[in-house]
Amino acid sequence: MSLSIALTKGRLEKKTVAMLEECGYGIENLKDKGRALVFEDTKKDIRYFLVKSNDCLTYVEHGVADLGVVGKDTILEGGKEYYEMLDLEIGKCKFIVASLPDIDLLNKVGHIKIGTKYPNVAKAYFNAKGMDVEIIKIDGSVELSPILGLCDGIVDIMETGTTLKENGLVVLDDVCPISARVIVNKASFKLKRQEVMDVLKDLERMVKQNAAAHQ
Ligand SMILES: Nc1ncnc2c1ncn2[C@@H]1O[C@H](COP(=O)(O)OP(=O)(O)OP(=O)(O)O)[C@@H](O)[C@H]1O
Ligand SMILES: O=P(O)(O)OC[C@H]1O[C@H](OP(=O)(O)OP(=O)(O)O)[C@H](O)[C@@H]1O
Repeated sequence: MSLSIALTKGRLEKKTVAMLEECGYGIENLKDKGRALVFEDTKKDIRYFLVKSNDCLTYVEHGVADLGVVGKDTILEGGKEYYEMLDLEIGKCKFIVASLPDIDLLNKVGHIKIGTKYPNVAKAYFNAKGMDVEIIKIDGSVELSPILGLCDGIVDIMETGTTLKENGLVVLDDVCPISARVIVNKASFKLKRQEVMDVLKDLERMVKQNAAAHQ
């Protein structure tokens, strides 16, 4: 296979596969996949594999995948040994700071505790504010952590805002927007430049087409 592409499974999967289909790629097997994790394109010389978001960075960094599709949240939290080439403008959400309504978290003097799945992002945010922060790593259902008294607030992803609302938390600040990005292995960008550029151009065309359709 000339190119390998690591796709983040889960929330980004369906939209990414739809974009590849719009590009005219042969991804029928990815649409009807069962429990399989590796797929060959039926039209192009491309192999796809489905991985967890953090592993997408790892496979691309190690050159096992030439390209990867992964959320900006994972990029901001994880390693940097790849090129970030294209915003696919899917999987849109944002990083927010939230807490219970009665806590004036961002004006609190002294030590605060923050629960999050994204310790590096959270630390950078509060350090930039010069606040004395302790980060507590949580693996899921982050909204529970201030309710149960584990921490004073959270840094997490918000999409519709439903999870925060239904758990009585309020947004105190937006940290930054998030969307899915295409990342490229550094060596692949040199050694397989033409093939990599062809995929990037196809996807970029779809991004523009989708943006025009939504205007
Ligand atoms: N509401 C949302 N919550 C979380 N991620 C979202 C949301 N909307 C879009 N995303 C994007 O989808 C990516 C994959 O999220 P997903 O929840 O499928 O996997 P995960 O973060 O590895 O969690 P899990 O352990 O539940 O599988 C995220 O990294 C983010 O870029
Ligand atoms: O604003 P909303 O549309 O409600 O979406 C945001 C929620 O989705 C994510 O959690 P996820 O569903 O991935 O589960 P998790 O708690 O296991 O990470 C995120 O961590 C929020 O909890």
